[in-house]
Order: sequence, then C-alpha cells, then structure tokens
Amino acid sequence: MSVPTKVPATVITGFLGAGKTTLLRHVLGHSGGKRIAVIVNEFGSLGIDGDTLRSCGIPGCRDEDIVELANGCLCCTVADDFLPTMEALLDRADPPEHIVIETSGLALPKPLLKAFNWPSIRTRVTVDGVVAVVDAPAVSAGRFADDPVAVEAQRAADAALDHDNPLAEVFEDQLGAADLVVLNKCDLLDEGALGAVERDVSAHLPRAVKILRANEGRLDPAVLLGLDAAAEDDLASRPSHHDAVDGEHEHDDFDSFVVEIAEQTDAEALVERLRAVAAEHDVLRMKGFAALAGRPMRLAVQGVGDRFRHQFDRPWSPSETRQGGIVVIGRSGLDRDGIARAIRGG
Ligand SMILES: Nc1nc2c(ncn2[C@@H]2O[C@H](COP(=O)(O)OP(=O)(O)OP(=O)(O)O)[C@@H](O)[C@H]2O)c(=O)[nH]1
Repeated sequence: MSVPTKVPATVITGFLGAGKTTLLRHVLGHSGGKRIAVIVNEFGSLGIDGDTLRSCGIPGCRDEDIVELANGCLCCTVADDFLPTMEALLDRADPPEHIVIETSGLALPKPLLKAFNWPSIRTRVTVDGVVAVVDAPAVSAGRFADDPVAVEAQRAADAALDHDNPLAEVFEDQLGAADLVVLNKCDLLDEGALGAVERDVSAHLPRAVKILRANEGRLDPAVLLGLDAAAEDDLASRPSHHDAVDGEHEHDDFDSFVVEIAEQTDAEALVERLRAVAAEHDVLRMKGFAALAGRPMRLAVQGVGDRFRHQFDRPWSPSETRQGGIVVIGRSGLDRDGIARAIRGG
C-alpha cells in the first residue's frame, strides 16, 4: 500500500508591515494554476489582509480558498481556530495542493509549528518551510535593536533578560524559525545599507539560512514553495525566547485598536493626519479604509511607521455602510483617545 503524501504548508512570518501579504499576492498571481489555499491571520477585526488578497483579481483564485482567522494571534489560538480550519481544508472534496499560512506580524512561529504535530493533522500535512519576510529599512533604522545600556541596567534585576525592546524578541523568534529569509523593500535602501542589514540579519540566524533580496515580494514562487524542510520534525534547531516556558507568552507589550472614521472629503488630508499621528505616537502599523464623499470606490490606506500608501481598492457594495476604519498597532500604552481624535481631525 502506498503511503499517502502529505500536503505541503508554507508559513509566512515577519514583523508588522514587512510585506507578507504583498509577497503572498505575488505568489498567488504566479503559481501556474496550482491549487493554493491561504490562511491569513491578522491583528484587528477589519479583515484588511483577506480583502487585499480577495481583491487580487487573479483568475482561479477563489474566495473560499482564502480563510481569515482574525480572532487574535494564531500562535495563541492554535487549538480553537487553526486546527479546525486545517482539518476543514484537508477534508475538502478537492483539497489544496499547497497551503500558505500568513501569520500576524506579532505572532511567534514556533507554537504554530508545534501544532503540525497534533494527531489530527500530523499524518496529512507537513511544513514545507517557514519564510521570514524582513522589512529591510526597518532593520536599517534600528527598529529591532536593543539599547545596550538599558539591557545591562535591567539585567541587574533579571539575569535571564535578553532584550529591552519587545520588537527585538519577536524579530529573533521569527528569524529563529526561518528556512528562508526574504529581505523586502530593498528599493528603499542603497547597496551599503543593504549589506549592513544582511550582516545584521545573518547575526540573528541560528543556522545557515539563505537570504534573498526582494522588492514587493517579487520572487519566483518555485523558490518560496518547495523548500521541503519538514520543519515540524526539526523544532529543536529553531530557538524561541519562550522555549523555557513551553511556548507560553503574552502580547501585552503591544496594543491594537480600531478607529472608526466618517466619510472624508480629502484623501491626502486624511493620509497626512495618519502620517503625523504615526510619527508623534510612534505607531508601528496602521491599515484600513475610508469612504470619500462623491466617490463610489473605497480608499485603502496602509502605513508602516510613518511611511504610507493609499489607493482605491474596490467599489463600496450597496449593502455596506460607508463607514471607514483604521487599525492602529503600537507598543502598549498608546494614547487611544488622543490618536482617535487626531485621526478624525477633531
Ligand atoms: N517601498 C516598498 N513598499 C512595500 C514593499 N513591499 C510591501 N510594501 C508596502 O508595505 C506596506 C505593508 O505591506 P503588507 O504586505 O501589507 O505587509 P504585511 O507584512 O502583510 O503587514 P501585516 O500583515 O500588517 O503585518 C504596504 O503599503 C505595501 O505596499 C517593497 O518592497 N517596497
């Protein structure tokens, strides 16, 4: 009797706004007709990533192939959300040939990798590889760096302390799990800065892992899918800061909320307000959409730090209220009321 082959699954990790959804869109658009199912997990209940992927307009990319898990961070909701979703995909009459899982930017990959050893899916699916998408300009700007003086001072109280910057921990955990690193947004750095980022990233990698440079995640899907790593059998070589506490961790270093916004009159003015808020409050990520007076199309807005992009993504459907919303994610302690007021321009 032949051994049934397992469905390969690729985990895409990477910090908030690194370019995971952008890379995934590229993969779906260049997959050569392969039946790919996507599980996308994000912070915030607006479902922006799912929308972005569904509106890709790629022939053969069906709505039911994109499953959103918006209920908190995947790494913390494995049993409740992830496993039933995987089982449902695998039980389909036409199961996917490949499954791609985009984790939220704050998720730690290791608890998710462990879930692939659960009896209900272990014999049916394997982790083909973990792809870590890295925001090259954010690394270059020191987003994930510690303040060595602060670490030393805090270590005096807690000998086990590794970092004073919670972003550094998430970044290291994500790189620690990687089978391939994609250095994204290379268009925003010169050669010298890119070389420095490569050295910095290499220094954080626990094993020899290939680093590829990319713009807008434009890499051949054959390179990204097909790593054949069986990562679930190789957990020991993927260190996590939370190994000691059996994967337990909290996300209380970070804060996320949604600001609802009424119809706007001027797209540029809205984006300018968002940019000012991001800079003033050190917001890590903003994304959402807005209604513009007299315009049938919805304005989609994406911000990473204080770098913003916006475009009209799709028409408002007649059944929708023309009400916008912006997800705001930052380190904990954000001034929610002040940020909401500033975004609304009140
Ligand atoms: N300049 C530049 N911008 C990019 C590149 N790749 C992605 N972006 C932009 O960066 C922003 C974030 O990209 P996403 O693909 O949504 O990032 P993400 O990692 O999925 O974000 P989260 O799911 O919120 O963590 C968007 O505005 C993208 O258009 C790139 O290579 N260069």
